Amino acid sequence: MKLESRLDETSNRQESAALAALELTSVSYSYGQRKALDNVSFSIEPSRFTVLLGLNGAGKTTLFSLVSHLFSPPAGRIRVFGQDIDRNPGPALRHLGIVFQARTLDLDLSVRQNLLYHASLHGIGSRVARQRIDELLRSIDMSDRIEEKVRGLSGGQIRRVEIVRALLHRPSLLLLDEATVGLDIKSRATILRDIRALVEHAGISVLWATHLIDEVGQADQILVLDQGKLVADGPVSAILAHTGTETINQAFSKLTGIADMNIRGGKQ
Ligand SMILES: Nc1ncnc2c1ncn2[C@@H]1O[C@H](COP(=O)(O)OP(=O)(O)OP(=O)(O)O)[C@@H](O)[C@H]1O
Repeated sequence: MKLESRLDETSNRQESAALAALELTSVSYSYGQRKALDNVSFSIEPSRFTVLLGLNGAGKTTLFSLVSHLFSPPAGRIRVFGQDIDRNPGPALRHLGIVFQARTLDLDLSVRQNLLYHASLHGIGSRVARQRIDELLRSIDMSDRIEEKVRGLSGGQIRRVEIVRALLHRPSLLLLDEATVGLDIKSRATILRDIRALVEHAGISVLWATHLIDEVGQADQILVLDQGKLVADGPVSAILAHTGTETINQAFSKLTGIADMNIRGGKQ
């Protein structure tokens, strides 16, 4: 797939190169009495693949909901390429592409209808939208499925259409929440490879939330979230050195105080 080759004209990314892609400062969030995020601060450099690693319930989806302005944090500040998500939601959200954990395509509409609808929500004119949809689908070898109802696609194909949808407005920062959940090993590898290529070749910044340790690459930046608290932030090599461990699996166990997990995150 050559998604990256379709995306390198974006003006968003050029103007944003010098700013942090995402910056959280002292962000907390509670559901009633339950604290889901506790004083979380970090900054993501542009054009990096950053893994947000945490077990189920660690707070990853809550963090994505705050960054995408679905909720407002009662405490703290969130900036996307320098734009405060609360004060300037429009400019901040224009930088963002999001693939949520839950499937959100309309199963009874075709691939093209779903994508055109999303493009119109972003104010992309029909001619440009059709052109981008054609190019992006071609790049993932799905041109022949464009008129098909989403209901007829496999889980992996639906995920890839959702990624195309998130890229239509040419965001600078792509958030993916457990994007490979429920997919077979081949689909997982393809999606991960394609997203990494977007970072490498098109300069997109990616925040990849997962509980699967084997999705972390040796050159990645990682943020480890444990019960709402950020317990590690940095390149894999620095986290291994800091924890005195040899593998990210061991480091994760040490940081979160859980017994050793199997490499596919068997304990959740
Ligand atoms: N709508 C809600 N109402 C009450 N508590 C919630 C709600 N959503 C999440 N929580 C709680 O907040 C905490 C963080 O949940 P969150 O969904 O953000 O974690 P997560 O890391 O995304 O986990 P998962 O991968 O299972 O979705 C958990 O304790 C969860 O039970």
